[in-house]
Amino acid sequence: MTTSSDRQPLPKGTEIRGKWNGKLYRLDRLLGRGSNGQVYLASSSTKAKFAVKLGIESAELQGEANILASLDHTEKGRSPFLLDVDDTVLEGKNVPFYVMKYIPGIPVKAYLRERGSHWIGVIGYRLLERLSQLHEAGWVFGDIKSDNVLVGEYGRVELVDYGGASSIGRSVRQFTEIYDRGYWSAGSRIADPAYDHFAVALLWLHALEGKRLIQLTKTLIPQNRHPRELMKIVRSNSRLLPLENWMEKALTGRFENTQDASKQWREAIRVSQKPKSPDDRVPAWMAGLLGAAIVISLSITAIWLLQ
Ligand SMILES: Nc1ncnc2c1ncn2[C@@H]1O[C@H](COP(=O)(O)OP(=O)(O)OP(=O)(O)O)[C@@H](O)[C@H]1O
Repeated sequence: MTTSSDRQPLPKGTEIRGKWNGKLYRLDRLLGRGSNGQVYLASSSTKAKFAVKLGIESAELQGEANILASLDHTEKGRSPFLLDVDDTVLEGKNVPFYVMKYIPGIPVKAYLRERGSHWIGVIGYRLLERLSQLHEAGWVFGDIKSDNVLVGEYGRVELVDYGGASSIGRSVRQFTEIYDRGYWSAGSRIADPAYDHFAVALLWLHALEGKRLIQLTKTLIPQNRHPRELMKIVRSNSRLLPLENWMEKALTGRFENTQDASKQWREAIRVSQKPKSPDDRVPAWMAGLLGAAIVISLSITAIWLLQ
């Protein structure tokens, strides 16, 4: 059997033309590969950028495209994600593909490593706000993991791989074992917003304590996989400790809804950033100096501009 990972990436500049819609796309580079296809950055004659997923199994790919179409339909307020669905012929073979909005950005784990873990506050809030829209439209994302949460400039967050989304109340279609609440004996695999809250908590554990998390999965026997084991890691990490309450609620499914999870996240971040002891506070004389420096620099800029 051929899987997408067996396939060599197509060379830069490969052109694919849709058999039915006739649109032409020029492949630029491989963005990533999944179990049932490869995703390329591509451009059209207008130079606009797209993400094109070329599949192996047309039924699988069609299923993903149907979900994307249905999401675009239920979430009318945002720009469409699915842009084209077609077949092409490559090396004499029929290859199904679909075209999506291109999401620039890097996986959240890499972003926090490069820019610093203090970005967790903003990124977490934006992720929960995006999930809240999705949940209100009746969908659960399901496969939340670092590769599917892309972060762009200034901590802008977008989800990719909506092909794994499930309607609320159905079985979760696609998940990654270590992010799955069923794996951690913390609930079922029936899609509800709490399923995504749990995976968001695992996202932070994976991003900030990846090694210990993986080690835990290797050493715990299945009967002992439990949120309390995850909470031990949370309590021993200085960035996660102030979010202890939030993490516990996410791991045990105790938020009323995603708006509640988002509100409580914001509050936990706000409290964690408050100076705790008098020693942490900026002394009045230093604040005064800083204020004076800002006034002076603003005045200098104003004078310079008016010259
Ligand atoms: N619209 C997009 N814009 C930018 N990058 C994308 C886009 N869609 C997918 N990618 C990149 O391609 C990778 C592969 O995407 P794909 O949808 O095949 O899913 P996957 O989650 O990696 O695999 P699987 O669905 O088999 O678990 C993603 O992890 C992401 O890095």
